[in-house]
Amino acid sequence: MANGSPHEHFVQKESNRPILDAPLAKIPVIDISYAESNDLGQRELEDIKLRSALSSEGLFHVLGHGIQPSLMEEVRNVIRLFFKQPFKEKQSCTTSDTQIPDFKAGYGDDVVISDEQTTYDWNEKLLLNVYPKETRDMDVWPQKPESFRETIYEFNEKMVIIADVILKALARTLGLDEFYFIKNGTKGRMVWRFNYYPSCSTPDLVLGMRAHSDGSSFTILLQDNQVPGFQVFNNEFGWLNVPTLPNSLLVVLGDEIEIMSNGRYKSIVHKIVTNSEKERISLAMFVLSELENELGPINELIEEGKPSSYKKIKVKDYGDAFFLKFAQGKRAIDLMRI
Ligand SMILES: O=C(O)CCC(=O)C(=O)O
Ligand SMILES: [Fe+2]
Repeated sequence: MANGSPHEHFVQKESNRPILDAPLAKIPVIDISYAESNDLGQRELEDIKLRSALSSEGLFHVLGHGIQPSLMEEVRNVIRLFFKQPFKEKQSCTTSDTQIPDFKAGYGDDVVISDEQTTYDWNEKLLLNVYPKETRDMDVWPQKPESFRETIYEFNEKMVIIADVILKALARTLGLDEFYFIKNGTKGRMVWRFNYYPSCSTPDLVLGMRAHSDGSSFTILLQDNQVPGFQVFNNEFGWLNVPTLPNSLLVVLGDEIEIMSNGRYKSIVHKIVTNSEKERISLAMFVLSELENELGPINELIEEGKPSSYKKIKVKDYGDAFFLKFAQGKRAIDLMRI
């Protein structure tokens, strides 16, 4: 994709075009270091704050994660270096399978095929299975920049730990045993999506990424440290700009947790807007259940007066439905509500 003015395939129909100067969202900040503290009183208090963030906004900035800012910067650096390479080099990170919807691991872009028109998002992506190790398809992992793989391995080790800390806190806020999600394979896989949004001369006409919710239980986002672009949909206020917060990670609730929590928590709808001057990068790390698991409301969260609000489905089938709906600019979770 060339920088500059968009080909007509990138131009969104009017109702989808973004409001660039949308109001700023107030995003809760959680210092996650509390979650492993031995001070149970403090832990309980902070869990209450977390529960409130999860049931209202559905996303929060994480600080106190213990990751060196230099490692976060190194990850951003290898992402930039990867996408800055010539197309041919990036193209070598694709599988030969070119079906649409093509959500195989590797390098590519996103197209929305609806009844009315075909529209491309203003992004390039690299999708990699990162965790567990056995899922890695090294054929599509970049060989350049040279430090790419080592940097991602190191960052993955940190993310696996943070994902567990968040899963335990999530379980506590739902009144479940804190190991509930860990024991049940909720972190069965982690799929990472590296995003690159070139600058665009007409950011009011295009979208960096269409409105969607993630298919994960939650997503940990490493965002560009300077260029905002993430917008969240708020039921009361409509689309809001999410500000960047230095050295933070952004955690976003996805469809799996909405279903498992029987709707106590909601997956959040978000999209990405582009910038006329600056390019933007991000890394979305999706925490996903084991493919063979059954996805459905957790028994303990189905009560009298609050019956099951979602159907049950095999995780693998939900993944297939998710990608199909994403390619149509729709949400798979709409199929799941009873
Ligand atoms: O670019 C971002 O900040 C988020 C991208 C995103 O929503 C995704 O990859 O699912
Ligand atoms: Fe997303």
